[in-house]
Amino acid sequence: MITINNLCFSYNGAQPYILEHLNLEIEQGEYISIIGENGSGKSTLMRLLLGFLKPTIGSIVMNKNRIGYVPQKNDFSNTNFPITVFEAMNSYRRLLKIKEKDVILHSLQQVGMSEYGKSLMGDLSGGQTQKILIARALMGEPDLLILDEPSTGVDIESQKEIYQLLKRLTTEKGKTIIAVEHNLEAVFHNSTKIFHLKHGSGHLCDAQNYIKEYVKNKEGGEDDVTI
Ligand SMILES: Nc1ncnc2c1ncn2[C@@H]1O[C@H](COP(=O)(O)OP(=O)(O)OP(=O)(O)O)[C@@H](O)[C@H]1O
Repeated sequence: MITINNLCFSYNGAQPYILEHLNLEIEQGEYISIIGENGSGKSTLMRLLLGFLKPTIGSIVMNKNRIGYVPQKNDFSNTNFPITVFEAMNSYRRLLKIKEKDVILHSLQQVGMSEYGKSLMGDLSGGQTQKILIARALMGEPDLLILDEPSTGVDIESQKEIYQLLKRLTTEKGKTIIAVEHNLEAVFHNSTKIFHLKHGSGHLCDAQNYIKEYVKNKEGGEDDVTI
């Protein structure tokens, strides 16, 4: 579904590159977590996948191009600018040029938030806001969902619900998920594959193998896979 070939990137053409000679193949229906230390280039890779940035060298080829983006919670819920869930969803529907208003209810149902259309965004909890952001991204029926740290500012119970929802979207709807993550537990429990960025480089690992390596290194006192 996505092929990254020899991708190198720096913001102003300066050397060394932030991302160096990355190669990866992502199949439809996979759940990929991108992990790495602060400043390792996770957000940069995400911006490249979203098409906001262009590779300095190499290419990113997608054979399906409907992408839903779930940003970190932002001033979307700013209480100084009161807006209901329905209004927020409706303005995004217009942006996506979707004619049918039914898509709003359908997307809210998918995230279990159909009762909240009239609620003010500013009154929602962190977890509820995150679900609305996911519902908003689902309106365009994306093949690929890209999420930026979906558990940030979300309580533990809602985190569980959100990750269950994301997993269901891959197993039941065949969507591909790529999430930039700091939440190691979520990474281990939900991903099919893990991409660990380190010194501008990395490769896609099967999640189970990665966990075994992680435990082995921890037991050996190595700090090699901390994120
Ligand atoms: N717009 C920009 N212009 C120039 N350099 C940038 C820009 N954005 C990020 N960088 C630099 O690129 C490098 C990678 O940053 P990036 O934000 O992609 O890392 P990250 O892994 O997402 O970090 P974090 O976990 O802290 O969010 C850092 O050295 C950062 O300072």
